[in-house]
Amino acid sequence: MRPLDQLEETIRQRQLAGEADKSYTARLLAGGVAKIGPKVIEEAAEVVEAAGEPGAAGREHTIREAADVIYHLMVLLAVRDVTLDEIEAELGRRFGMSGLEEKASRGPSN
Ligand SMILES: N=c1c2ncn([C@@H]3O[C@H](COP(=O)(O)OP(=O)(O)OP(=O)(O)O)[C@@H](O)[C@H]3O)c2ncn1[C@@H]1O[C@H](COP(=O)(O)O)[C@@H](O)[C@H]1O
Repeated sequence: MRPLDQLEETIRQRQLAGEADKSYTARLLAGGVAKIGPKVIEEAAEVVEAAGEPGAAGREHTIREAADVIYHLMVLLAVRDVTLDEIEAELGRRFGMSGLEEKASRGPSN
């Protein structure tokens, strides 16, 4: 199983088991979008900062911060019952369409 799939499965288990006293994931889940949303924003800012750091140390820091972003984003997605398969399907749908075409095809509010 890919680590991303394994992580999705772990998050799903935490959703079922609760146990916010023992699990950071369960604690986040219990707080819903209001709790996880700011963490995603915080971690996103940290990966951008890390990506600006020079050299191999900055690169390694970027990897760690990116993992934090992905973990917190996956917890956020779990709250809305959105799966990795659905994200992959959405990304797959975009193949063959340039980013600029996609932008032009959007409505005014997206
Ligand atoms: N991948 C992760 C993961 N990445 C980051 N984190 C946690 O995310 C937190 C982010 O760091 P911060 O310094 O911003 O957090 P903090 O200040 O402690 O947290 P806040 O009080 O600000 O919310 C840290 O506590 C990290 O341990 C993670 N916690 C869990 N996982 C995965 O989820 C699994 C289940 O974890 P539990 O649910 O805790 O058992 C783990 O085995 C991992 O595979």
